[in-house]
Amino acid sequence: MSSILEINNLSLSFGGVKALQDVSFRVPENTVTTVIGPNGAGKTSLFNCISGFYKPQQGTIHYQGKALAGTKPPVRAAMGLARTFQNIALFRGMTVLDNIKLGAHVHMQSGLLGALAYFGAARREEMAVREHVERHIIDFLEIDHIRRQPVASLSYGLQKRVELARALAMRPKVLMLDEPVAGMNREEKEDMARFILDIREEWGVTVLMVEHDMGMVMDISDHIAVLNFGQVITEGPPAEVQNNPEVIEAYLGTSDMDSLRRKLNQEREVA
Ligand SMILES: Nc1ncnc2c1ncn2[C@@H]1O[C@H](COP(=O)(O)OP(=O)(O)OP(=O)(O)O)[C@@H](O)[C@H]1O
Repeated sequence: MSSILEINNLSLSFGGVKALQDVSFRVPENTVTTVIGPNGAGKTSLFNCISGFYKPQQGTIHYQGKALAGTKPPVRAAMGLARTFQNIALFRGMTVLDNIKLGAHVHMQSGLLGALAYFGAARREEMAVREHVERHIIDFLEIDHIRRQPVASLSYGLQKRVELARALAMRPKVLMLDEPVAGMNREEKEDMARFILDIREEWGVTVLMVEHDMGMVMDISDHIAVLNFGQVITEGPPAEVQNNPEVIEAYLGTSDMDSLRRKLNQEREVA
């Protein structure tokens, strides 16, 4: 299977803190790939390097075979790398629809030259595509009934769904989700898991996710990379990762398989 993202030997430090050390892993195309690891392992730092907010001191990131070094975050977004954030980053006073429209904005040209080249037929075509995409996303995520409501008035689970809608409006090839089910109740988690699987299957989008909910991670991931203290300790399919003693030790502080199973079951029950 070909890789849509390739991370090679990435290192990032903040003063004396080594957030990422020689991190290498692949994101196979059209998979749900998940990065797991204990708090502080470097997962968000890795996301920030991929989306261009942090500049690693060493290493390379290739997206569709192209090196991303020096490419600014908005350009990466326009190239098809969209993301959501650990803490919801929406415009709370604006309506759901306006927030989604902002996502589509990454495809609009900016600057005088861009604007000059961008009116007439091309602009009309872009607007038609945007409207079509927005309609499709609203139907797909079942948020038609709230499209005129301000985001601040919505439940947490719905706000997370609107954030997902905005990221989809960027027409991504890789959708990066930072803790998509954190803080959700069981029903909201199940909805989100179903949407993520459909985004991969029906939309052909590769999903790269950071998530702590192990039940969900094991259920919907095709491929998992495990970070610990800024290093990848293993990567592979869920069944393999789940049985790796080093992972169990790092992630749960025990290499006892029975307690891992108990913990996974408990999480499923609580969820
Ligand atoms: N902007 C920053 N300035 C200084 N240190 C940082 C910064 N961002 C991250 N770090 C440090 O880098 C290390 C990795 O943090 P990171 O947030 O990437 O971990 P994480 O795996 O996402 O954790 P969590 O699961 O708690 O979100 C931590 O020691 C953290 O304190």
